[in-house]
Amino acid sequence: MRARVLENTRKLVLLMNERMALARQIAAIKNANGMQIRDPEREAAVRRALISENPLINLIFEATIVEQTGSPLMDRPVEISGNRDDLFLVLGLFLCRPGIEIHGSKIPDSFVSGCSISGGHTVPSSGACEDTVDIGSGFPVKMEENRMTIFPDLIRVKNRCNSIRVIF
Ligand SMILES: C=C(O[C@@H]1C=C(C(=O)O)C=C[C@H]1O)C(=O)O
Repeated sequence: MRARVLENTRKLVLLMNERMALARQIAAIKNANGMQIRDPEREAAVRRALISENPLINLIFEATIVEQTGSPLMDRPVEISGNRDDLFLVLGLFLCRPGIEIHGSKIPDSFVSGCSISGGHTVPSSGACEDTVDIGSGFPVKMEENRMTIFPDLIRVKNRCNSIRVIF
């Protein structure tokens, strides 16, 4: 079983490197022709082909696209599909960074995991925070039944604040 999981991991790495190399070649052709690197219609077509219920795959796809423009900043909303636990895991990964404190009550376990993977930590309290993200408000993160949309403003909050209250 371990040999198989290792082999699977090697294939994933090869495929991901191949995908990124292809996308960089396309980006170089676009650059040479004075075209925009990002193409929202094409991205939508790729997302339709992806049809993945695995939010980590969706996240990797979004991350590889952002990587091509050479910008660490998200310039448009990112949509992630998956079940509630997976979405909260990804939200924790996105919203947190080393040293950040997330305050809140009824924090989902999967969010706690995502937050700690990103180097942050959660505080089950209502102490003073620098900003608030209300999950129910629809902005800067919109939670639906099996889908979540993260708007670039969420990343701005994350970069600006060391403590954030999240209303789950
Ligand atoms: C690779 C391309 O460029 C960008 C990257 C994409 C991708 O990684 O799938 C899709 C569309 C573009 O935003 C392309 O236009 O095909």
